[in-house]
Amino acid sequence: MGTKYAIGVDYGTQSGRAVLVELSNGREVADHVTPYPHQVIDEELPESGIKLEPDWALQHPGDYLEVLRQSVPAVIRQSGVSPDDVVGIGIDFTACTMLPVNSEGTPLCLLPAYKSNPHSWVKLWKHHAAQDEANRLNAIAAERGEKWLPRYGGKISSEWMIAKVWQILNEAPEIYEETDLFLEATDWVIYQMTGRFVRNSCTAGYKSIWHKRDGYPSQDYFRALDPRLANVTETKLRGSIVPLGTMAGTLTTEMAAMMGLRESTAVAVGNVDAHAAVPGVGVVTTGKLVMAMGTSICHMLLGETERQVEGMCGVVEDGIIPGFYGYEAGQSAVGDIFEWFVEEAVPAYAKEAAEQAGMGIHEWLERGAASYKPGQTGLLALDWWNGNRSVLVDTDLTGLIVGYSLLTKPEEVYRALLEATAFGTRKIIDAFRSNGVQVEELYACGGLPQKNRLLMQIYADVTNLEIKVADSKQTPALGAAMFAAVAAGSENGGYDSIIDAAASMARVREETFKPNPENVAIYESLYQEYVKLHDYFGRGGNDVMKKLKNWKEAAVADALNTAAGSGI
Ligand SMILES: Nc1ncnc2c1ncn2[C@@H]1O[C@H](COP(=O)(O)OP(=O)(O)O)[C@@H](O)[C@H]1O
Ligand SMILES: O=C(CO)[C@H](O)[C@H](O)COP(=O)(O)O
Repeated sequence: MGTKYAIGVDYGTQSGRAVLVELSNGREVADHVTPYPHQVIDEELPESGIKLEPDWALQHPGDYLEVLRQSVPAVIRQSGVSPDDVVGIGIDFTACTMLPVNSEGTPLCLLPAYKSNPHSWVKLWKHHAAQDEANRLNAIAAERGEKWLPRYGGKISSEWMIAKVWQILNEAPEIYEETDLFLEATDWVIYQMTGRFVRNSCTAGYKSIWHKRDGYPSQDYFRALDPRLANVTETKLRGSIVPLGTMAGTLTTEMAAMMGLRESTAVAVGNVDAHAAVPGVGVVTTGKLVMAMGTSICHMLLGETERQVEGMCGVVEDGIIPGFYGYEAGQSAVGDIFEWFVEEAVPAYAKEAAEQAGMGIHEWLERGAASYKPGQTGLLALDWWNGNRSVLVDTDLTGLIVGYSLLTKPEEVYRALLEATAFGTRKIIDAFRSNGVQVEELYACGGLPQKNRLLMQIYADVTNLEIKVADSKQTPALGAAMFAAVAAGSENGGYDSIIDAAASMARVREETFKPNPENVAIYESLYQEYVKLHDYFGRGGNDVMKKLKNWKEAAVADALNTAAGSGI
């Protein structure tokens, strides 16, 4: 049959990347990154300049097609592989990244009538402005004793689909009315590629409260939220929901021409970035926690039984690998916290010193931070710069650092921030274990393990677990290519199951990060203090973070109204 290939496209928060992979061994032959031209839209809308309120995060759907237009032909060119030998293409995406479309599948934000309305745009996973809706839908679900609620750790996040849909209905009923379908961006891109609309069971299960046997929550539940939502699952969330690895279709004539591929190329149904990463690192059995570490962290784990674990994003049967219960937990900001620090809080002298040393600012701070022992900075931080996804599921929580003095140095704060994110991960591991879900090994993938060795060592020390690191720069894209190989099938040079594909295509590096017993002991004490702060500020001991946020929101809304009134 000759050598066959598949392409995986990973849609991250800031860019999309395509990887062309050899199917027999998982060799990554070529890769290419396309930064999103409109980036994350969190201050004002393109063209109209309409200002956005705090906690908004939008994207431009055209940017996703730009990734296909640029990165797919680029990997074909670089590799010299014939498109005849590319048997499949798959994608993975951030989630829940959702958008409203009309009956032709056109995003409402691309229509002149709606483009000045922020609610017509793609709401990115980290759009956190639907927290009020999330609070109400959780309270009503708890009151009614909805049996699906424990599967989501007792709380649905404002990042997920139903809270975002309800926010649109509340704040822009005209957009809700005009919407034919609310789609995950991953399903929309597949729809554009194939001309066929299908939903994937992964995003439906984790982000839209859908269950393989029970379907969506009942009409009565949605009616209890808001009578206008009673039929939402049969109308705007309708569509067939198919398992991961299913072939959604083949490429349309236009898409094949745009990407330089054959129309016959099999297209796998959409997937989620973190979920695709699990087979991407070769994990197809229980007890191995996969950390997809980048802007945020997603923690993915397979189990043989369905357990209720506090603050999980969800446990979904077959949600990651068929035959297992897939657990997902996460931290809404990790790399994003470090980025905030280097962009907003590092003094000029540190940036100059980094430049003089010929180093990036992250690398300079990492070198400085590595010269401290655990506990030596005198600082302890809570990692809630973008809220808390697990285990508290509360996007209204904010960041905190304790222990500043007049002598505190930027590299000490950097270290405290790295440590805070590791403590957040430890809290999640503890939640799994205390509910009977085993965590025996850690696997890391994503951008951070390649960028920051100190961070990885701190994670090993704080968790007291050895960490294996993916031997791929683009693990989710590799995983997406594996699902593409499954969609193509073994008769075309692909695979019959994702387990077979992972066995041949996934790799981890030989070098691992091993816990240092001396550091483990000190971090154990620091972690106990982290837990006290976590519970005090996160479980109602002191609501100061929420009060501050409310005052801020009121002041911003006031300023926006004043500006609108004066025509500024
Ligand atoms: N040397 C570094 N140490 C720690 N974080 C870094 C470093 N360089 C970049 N970052 C952070 O990595 C994040 C991007 O991660 P990456 O995995 O590449 O992207 P994505 O999350 O979009 O998939 C950014 O938030 C950035 O601040
Ligand atoms: O919640 C998710 C997956 O379920 C998001 O996709 C994720 O948190 C964003 O990923 P990244 O930090 O890699 O951009």
